[in-house]
Parts: sequence; structure tokens; C-alpha cells
Amino acid sequence: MRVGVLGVGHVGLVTAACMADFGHDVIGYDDDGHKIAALRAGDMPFYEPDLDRLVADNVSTGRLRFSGDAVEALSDREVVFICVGTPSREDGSPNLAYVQAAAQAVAAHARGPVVVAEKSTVPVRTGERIRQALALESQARQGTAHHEVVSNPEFLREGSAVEDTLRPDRIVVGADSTNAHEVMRRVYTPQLERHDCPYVETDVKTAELIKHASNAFLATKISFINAVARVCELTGADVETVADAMGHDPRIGRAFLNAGIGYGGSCFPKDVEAFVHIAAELGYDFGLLRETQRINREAKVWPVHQLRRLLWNLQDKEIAVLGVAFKPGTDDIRDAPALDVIDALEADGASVRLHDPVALDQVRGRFARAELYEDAREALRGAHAVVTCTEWDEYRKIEPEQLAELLAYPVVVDGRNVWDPAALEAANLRVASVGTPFSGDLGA
Ligand SMILES: NC(=O)c1ccc[n+]([C@@H]2O[C@H](COP(=O)([O-])OP(=O)(O)OC[C@H]3O[C@@H](n4cnc5c(N)ncnc54)[C@H](O)[C@@H]3O)[C@@H](O)[C@H]2O)c1
Ligand SMILES: O=c1ccn([C@@H]2O[C@H](COP(=O)(O)OP(=O)(O)O[C@H]3O[C@H](CO)[C@@H](O)[C@H](O)[C@H]3O)[C@@H](O)[C@H]2O)c(=O)[nH]1
Repeated sequence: MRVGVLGVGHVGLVTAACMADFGHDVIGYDDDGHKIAALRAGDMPFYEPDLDRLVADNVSTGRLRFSGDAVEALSDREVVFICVGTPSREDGSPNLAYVQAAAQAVAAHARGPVVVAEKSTVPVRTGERIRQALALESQARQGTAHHEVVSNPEFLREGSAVEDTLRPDRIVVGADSTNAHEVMRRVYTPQLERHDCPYVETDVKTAELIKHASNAFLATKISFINAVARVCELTGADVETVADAMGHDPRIGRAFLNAGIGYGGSCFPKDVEAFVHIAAELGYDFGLLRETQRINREAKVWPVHQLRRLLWNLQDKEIAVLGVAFKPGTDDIRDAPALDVIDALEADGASVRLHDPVALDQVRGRFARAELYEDAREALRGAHAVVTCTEWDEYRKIEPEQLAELLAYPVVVDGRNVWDPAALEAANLRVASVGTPFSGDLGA
């Protein structure tokens, strides 16, 4: 099938490469000329495991092309996936102007019948707006092409985006006509032949809601365990054992019960906020999600409270921060909890020594004083304390004895529970791990 992908960012580029891999003829279009030029030159605009190989393989077969020319990219496509950003506005509502612009571009350039699939995460009833935008633009241009709108939410995670897209847990397609469902079935048949998974067919609004409900539920699961972590710290219980034992119950499951310094990234913070917002607009106060957000804000200030407890004033203290990406496996720093931690440390007058294995380029020049280190051990050497903000595997390889040797003061604030607190204490370190009893002075 002839597939167009409008917006080749984290979702669009993976979608385009995977659709081509399933045998479709795919054009990825973006209005960011630099991105298109880079992709045509074989460069990846961001780090995502296995994506470079998948793109290169499919470009070499001719099934995948990139274009900055909307006419070339959109005129003859049977399906166009809208994969543009839907960032938060100041008031928390999602900015859907890029989605509208994308719909207008399709209406302006499509010469034949086209199914417009919203893959961007959007609030319920956005499909109706897309339909309206298509109709207005089409009428203004006296276009005759027939458009249908479907919702096809994306559930990939950064860091495992290729794997998640090639072998998803489920595919959700919301459409309001039999024809649109049939077209989407044809799109996904090659994929389902390779990897069978539940294929949920529903109406557009239900599909839109499935996405917001899924992200909000996962974010709530994280906030739940972070709240349990606070109680563990107050009682001397151990949150990881609590989570493991809870997770044995298949009704609960162990996934997304890792306590830490909160959820970040380009999705959960924005999507929870958008869901609260759309619910309120529709007349429902989603208080549960507002509490999820409050607990997440509290989780992000936890490291700085622990440093103040263990070091007293942070003015002129050298703090090694390990990890700035919002999670391991990506160089994405959008809404990363580490950014809040570093901003708070700098506001307290501390000097930050920052390491991340892949994301340092994303933060160059962003902070007032933070020094960037390519080598984690160099960041640790002579620091008054270390805070872990991303649980990169390489940090686990740093032995507690080596930590004790490198640090000027023996203070560890383990925001992602990278190390075993007992092993840290055995190396005479003073430790704050999330959801375990605190060691050090002024402990409780
Ligand atoms: N990042 C994820 O892990 C993820 C997962 C699932 C869903 N989503 C959702 O998918 C959407 C896209 O997210 P992303 O992370 O890929 O964003 P992104 O910022 O990485 O990519 C968006 C791309 O769209 C392009 N674009 C914007 N307006 C355009 C226009 N009018 N014409 C052509 N190109 C245009 C931008 O230049 C950019 O390259 C968001 O709604 C997000 O919530 C993201
Ligand atoms: O037990 C956990 C699991 C995750 N996190 C944090 O939660 C955030 C999000 O992690 P993750 O969900 O793995 O990353 P994303 O790539 O943002 O993926 C989420 O957001 C995407 C965009 O909507 C969805 O497609 C995915 O299904 C959904 O998992 C990160 O900051 C993690 O550190 C925790 O704190 N504890």
C-alpha cells in the first residue's frame, strides 16, 4: 500500500521504517528541512536502538523515502499517519495546532481517496476536529478527494520503540466506517502475519480514550508506588520487596512499580495533564489524576530534600548527578526529572557535575553552571555527594567501594535505586535510597 507518514520524529520515523519493513511503499514527510536532509544523508535525528539499521535497510530497498515536499509526499497516498507533536500549552491543554496543520496539508495535496490516521496522542473528539479541518481546507480548494479519519494510537516506548512497533502488545484502530476499518486491516495484515497480537477495532472516540486512559493508568501506578515508598521510608519497610510481592499477583503485575524520582518524558506528564484538562472541559473533575501529578512533583524534589538532610547547606557543594535522560535507552530529556533536580541544586548554590552516556549533547548550555562529564567516574571524583537520576546499566557496574573511594564525602542519594543500599552501607556510605530506611545523621 502507499503510506504517508506526516512528521518523522520519535513516533513517525519508527512508524515509517516499520511500515516499509512490512512491505508498504512509504514516504516520510516533515516540514523540518534539516531533519529531512539529515535522514536523506543517512543520519538519525535522535538515538533509538536498532532504528538506524531498519531505516537504512528499507531505504536501500526503495520502500522508504523521505521528502520535505508536501506535494510529492501526500498526493497519492492511500493512508497518511499524522505523527506530529501535541505539546502542552501553558494551561495544560494540548496544543493541537500541528495536528490541524497536518490535516490541512493532507486536504491540500491528496488527489485521491485517503484515510487519515491520527497516531499523535490527542484528546477524545479530536477526530471530529480533524474531519472539520479536512472538510474546510478541501472546500476552500474545491478539492474532490474523499477523506476518512481513523484513530490509531501509538503505544511504543522510547528506547524500545522498534521492538514495540514490530511486536506490539495490541493494535487499536478506531474508525466510524466499514471502509476505513478495511483499509486499516490491509495496512496491518502483513504485520499481524509476522507477529500476531490483539487487534482492537472500535469507534474513533473510544480509540482516542484508550490512549489517554492507558498512559494515565501507568502514570498512576508509578505515583502509587512512589507514595508507598514514602510510607516505607517512614516505617523502615522496603519498597522493592513490597513491589515484588504485589507484582506476583497477576491482577497487579510487577511492571511500572519501580519507585524513583518520578515519571518524565514527552508523554506521561503531558498526557496526564491533557486528560485532566479534557475531562474538566467535559464536566468531570479527574481528582485521582491530579493526585497522581502531585505525588510526581513530590518525587522530583525528593533527591534535593535528601541532600539537604545529609549535607545541610548545598551552597558550594559539588554534586555528581548521574543520568539526565528521562529513562535509560534514550537521549531524550523532554520533561526529564533530572532537569528539575539540577535546577533545584543550582538554585541552592550547588555545583553540578553531570554525566550521561548519551544525552549530554541535549543539555549543553542549558544550565547556569553544570559541568558535563563524558566519564561517570570523573564526575564522581571529589564530589560531595552523588545523585542518580537515570538507571543506566553502566552505573550498576560502579562498585560501592569505588564510589566511597571517588567521592569526597561518603554521601549517596540513589534516586533510581541503582545500587543495593546494604552494599552501599557496608562500604561506609551514608545512603538515601527511594523507599528504604535512611542511613546517616538526622536519619528519620
Ligand atoms: N515519543 C513517544 O514515545 C511517543 C509514543 C507514543 C505517542 N507519542 C505521541 O506521538 C506524537 C509525536 O510525538 P514525537 O515524540 O514523535 O514528537 P517529535 O517532536 O519527535 O516529532 C514530531 C515531528 O513532527 C514534525 N511536524 C510538526 N508539525 C508538522 C507539520 N505541520 N508538517 C510536517 N511535519 C510536522 C516535527 O518537525 C517533528 O519532526 C505526540 O502526540 C506524542 O504524544 C509519542
Ligand atoms: O516503574 C516505573 C516505570 C517507569 N518510570 C518512569 O516513567 C517514565 C516513562 O517511562 P516509559 O513508559 O518507559 O517511557 P515512554 O517512552 O515515555 O513511554 C510511555 O509513553 C509513551 C507515549 O505515549 C507510550 O506510548 C508508552 O506506552 C508509555 O510507556 C520514565 O521517566 C520512567 O523513568 C518509573 O518511574 N517507574
